[in-house]
Amino acid sequence: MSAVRTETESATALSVQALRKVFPGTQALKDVDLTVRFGEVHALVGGNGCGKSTLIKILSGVVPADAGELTFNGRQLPAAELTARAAYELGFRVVHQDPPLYPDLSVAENIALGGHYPTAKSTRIAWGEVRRRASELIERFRIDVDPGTLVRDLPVSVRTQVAIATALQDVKDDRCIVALDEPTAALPAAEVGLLLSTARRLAEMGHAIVFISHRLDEVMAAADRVTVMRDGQVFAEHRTSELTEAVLIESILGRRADEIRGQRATVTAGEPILAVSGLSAGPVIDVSFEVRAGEILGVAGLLGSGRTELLTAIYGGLERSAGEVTLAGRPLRGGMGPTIEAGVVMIPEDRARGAAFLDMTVDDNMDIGVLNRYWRGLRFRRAQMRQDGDALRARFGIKAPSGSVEMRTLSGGNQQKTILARWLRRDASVLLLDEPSQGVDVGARADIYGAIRTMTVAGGAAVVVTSDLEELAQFVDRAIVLRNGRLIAQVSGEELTAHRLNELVHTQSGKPS
Ligand SMILES: Nc1ncnc2c1ncn2[C@@H]1O[C@H](COP(=O)(O)OP(=O)(O)OP(=O)(O)O)[C@@H](O)[C@H]1O
Repeated sequence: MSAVRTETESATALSVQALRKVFPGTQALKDVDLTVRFGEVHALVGGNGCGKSTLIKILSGVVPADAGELTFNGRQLPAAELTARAAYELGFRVVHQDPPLYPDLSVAENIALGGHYPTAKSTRIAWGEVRRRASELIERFRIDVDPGTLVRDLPVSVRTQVAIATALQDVKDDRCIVALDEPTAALPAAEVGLLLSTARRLAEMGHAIVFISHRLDEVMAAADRVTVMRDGQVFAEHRTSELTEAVLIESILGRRADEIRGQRATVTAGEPILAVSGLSAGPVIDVSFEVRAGEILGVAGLLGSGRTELLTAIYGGLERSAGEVTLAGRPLRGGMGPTIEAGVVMIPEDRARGAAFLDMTVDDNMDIGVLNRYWRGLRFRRAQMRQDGDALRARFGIKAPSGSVEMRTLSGGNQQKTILARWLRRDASVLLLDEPSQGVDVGARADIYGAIRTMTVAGGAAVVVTSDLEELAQFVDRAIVLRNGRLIAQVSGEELTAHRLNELVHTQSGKPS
C-alpha cells in the first residue's frame, strides 16, 4: 500500500531544527531535527517516553519549547515563541485517538461546533447552511456517513474521520500538517484499514501527515517515511519502501526483532484451571471453554462480539443469566470479592483512565493492592518495598526519573505499564487481560507477555482479549473466536495465524468472503 516516491521530493511542509525541551528530571527532547514533506505520510515511532507526544504538543503550541527553530510551510519562527493560535494559523492540526466530539450531537452539529456556526441575518443559526457545509465536507473527505447521524452511533474510525474533517474544515488550500496521534490504538482491526486509507488520501490531497503509532504493521502499510526516536533524539529516518518490519523493530529497540518474539508454552498444558460452561451474561450467549494450567488463551472478536463482557462475567462484574464458571473444579459463584480472593485477577481495558492515580507517585501506584505484603508484625519494610519498586520498573521498562515522581509526569505508555505492573505482581492463578498492550511500545509488549508467561509457567493460566490479531497469533497458545456473543471457533497449532483469525472474526462461515 505504501507509495514509493520516485519523483523528486515534494516541498517541505514542516522543518524542526535543534528542538529542545527539559521537564524536571527529564530531558524530553535533545536537539531534534525533522523534515516532513507535503504529500507524504510520515510516521513518528519510538519506545514509550521517547518524546513523540512532547514534540506534537510543542508543534501545536500547547507546550513551550526551550530552544529550537520551526518552519511551517515556509514560515520560520523560534520554537519557544509558538502559541496554539499561531500553530493553528500556520496550518498545524492534531487529531487524537479519542477525539473530543459531542456524542449526543449530530455529525453536522459537531462539524459546525468545531468551526464557526453560520448564522442568518437574525443571528440565529442557519441550520440549512450547517447541513450543507457538513455534506460538502463529508463528500470532500469521502466519509460514509449521513450528516444527521448522532456521533455516538458511529464506529470509532468514522468518528476519527469526522474529527479530521472538522479539524480541516476551514483550510483553503490542501497545505496542512496533520498529526494523527495513535489514531488506531483503540480501533478494532476491521476499522484500521479505513483510517489508514484516510491518512493516505489526505496525503494524496497534498497535506503532510505525521502518523504516530506503536503498531508497526500499520506504519509499514501506510507511511512513506518513518522517523525513529530514541530517548528524546532522532535515531534514524527510513523510507518504508526500503525497510522491513524486523529492521524497524531493531531501529526502535536496538535489539534484534527475534529477541522479542513470543514464546508458546513449551510444556503440555496441565489440568484445566478455569472452566466456563454454558455461560450467558449480557451479550454473551451459551459460551463454554476451558483454560489449562500453563496456558495463555486468546479471545478474538469484533467490538460488540461480547469479548469484554465474557471476561467481566467470569470476573463477577456482570451478572450471569445462565451457566457456570469453575476454578480448579470449584464453582466461582460470581461477585468480584470472592472471585479475587479465589485468585482471579482482571486487568480492564480502560485501566489508565480508571486506575491511574495521577497525583500519586509511580511506586505508590504499583504498591496499591500489595501493601500488606510489607508488614512484619508492627514493622513496615519500606526499604524492601523500594527495592521491589526499582526491580519492577526495570522489569517492565518503565521510563521515569525515579519511583517517587508523580504518575502524571509519565508518558501515556509508561502509565499503562505501571498499572499493568501493579496487577501482574499480585499472586493470581488466573489472569484476565483486556487489551494488555494498548499504547505500549513493541518491546514493552513482549515484556508484558513475558510476565504473563512467567505466571503461567508457574502453574497459572491467562485469558487475553485483544483486537490485534497479529499479537494473538504471536503470543497466545490457543484462541477462541466470538461472534455476536457466541463462541464460533477454537484455533490452535498451525491454524493459529492472524490471517485465519481475521477470516473467522469477519466472515459468517469462517471462509474468505
Ligand atoms: N509534564 C511533564 N513533567 C515531567 N516529565 C514529563 C512531562 N511530560 C512528559 N514528561 C517526560 O518526557 C518524556 C517524553 O514523554 P512523551 O509523553 O513525549 O513520550 P512518548 O514518546 O509520547 O511516549 P508514549 O509512547 O508512551 O506515548 C518522558 O520521560 C516523560 O516522563
